[in-house]
Amino acid sequence: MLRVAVPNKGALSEAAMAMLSEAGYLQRRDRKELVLVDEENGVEFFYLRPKDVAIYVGRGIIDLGITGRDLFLDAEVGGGAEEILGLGFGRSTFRLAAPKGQFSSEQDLAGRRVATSYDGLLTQWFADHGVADVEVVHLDGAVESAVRLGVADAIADVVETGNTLKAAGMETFGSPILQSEAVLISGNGEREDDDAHAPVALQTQTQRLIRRLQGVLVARQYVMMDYDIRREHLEAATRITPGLESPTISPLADENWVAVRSMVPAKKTNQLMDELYDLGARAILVTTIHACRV
Ligand SMILES: Nc1ncnc2c1ncn2[C@@H]1O[C@H](COP(=O)(O)OP(=O)(O)OP(=O)(O)O)[C@@H](O)[C@H]1O
Ligand SMILES: O=P(O)(O)OC[C@H]1O[C@H](OP(=O)(O)OP(=O)(O)O)[C@H](O)[C@@H]1O
Ligand SMILES: [Mg+2]
Repeated sequence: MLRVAVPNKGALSEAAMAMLSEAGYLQRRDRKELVLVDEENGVEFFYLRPKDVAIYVGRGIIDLGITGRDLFLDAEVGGGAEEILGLGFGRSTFRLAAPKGQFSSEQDLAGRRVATSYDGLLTQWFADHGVADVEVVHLDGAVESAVRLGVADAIADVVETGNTLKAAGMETFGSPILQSEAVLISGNGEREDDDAHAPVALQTQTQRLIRRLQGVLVARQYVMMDYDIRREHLEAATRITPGLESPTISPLADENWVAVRSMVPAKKTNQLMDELYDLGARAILVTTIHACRV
């Protein structure tokens, strides 16, 4: 069976389970469950600490995992583990911050102490950016208190709304370190246990899971747009709504008109409807996509 690691708590857990459910997989009902076997789909889900997901996948014990890009890079697992799909939730930026007015560039941190929960990621970033002699102080959480309490001169942490930093009287500075989101990661495809007797079956299950998650992403990001347009404006209209591959064009009883059906980015719905209307399109209808396979 394909083994998949899912965050058991924290910022990514609920959304990861919701996405897998939407993709047709069984998910645990009880927060205490550690493993859930989805017999029908041939997948075994393991609920693990978000930080540990990359370790299991990197060591070839679990085939696929959902974690944060920042957590994955921080774990520095190697072993051929890689990010294979961005999942569009759990977005955040990893940034340097300090009390207002203290620093303006990462170069100001040479010889200073910087507290973070992501020491692997940060140490590598300072090395890549040529900032020398930084002492990276590891803390498990509540990193925003580190400067006030005197254990560090600056911090590097996850910023989403920025409210936590603001409440601590701090501001971000320097270059953003990383744009993060939840990602699907995979190992090198060679699981190291007796159960991995059918690599072909595992590959098929892996491809199926990826396609299903891609389907959820598309269903969330796109809507279906239908409209009627006079033939002479069809070319201009399909430039506005080119669709994923190509729009569907159907004849209407009035042969001067055609019906067009096309997927469009959900965020652009109203802007596109305005443009189509101005071009002469009528009966413009928008429907959500429940599920899809692209
Ligand atoms: N507002 C947020 N706070 C924390 N993490 C977030 C936020 N938004 C997105 N994330 C992402 O969630 C992941 C961190 O998850 P999680 O909350 O489980 O870690 P943690 O804060 O170290 O755990 P915990 O607080 O339970 O000890 C990272 O990938 C991070 O980028
Ligand atoms: O920009 P914001 O929207 O304020 O979110 C970012 C904050 O949320 C997370 O903390 P969390 O609540 O997980 O506590 P922790 O620091 O103890 O992990 C993160 O570590 C930041 O502190
Ligand atoms: Mg946290």
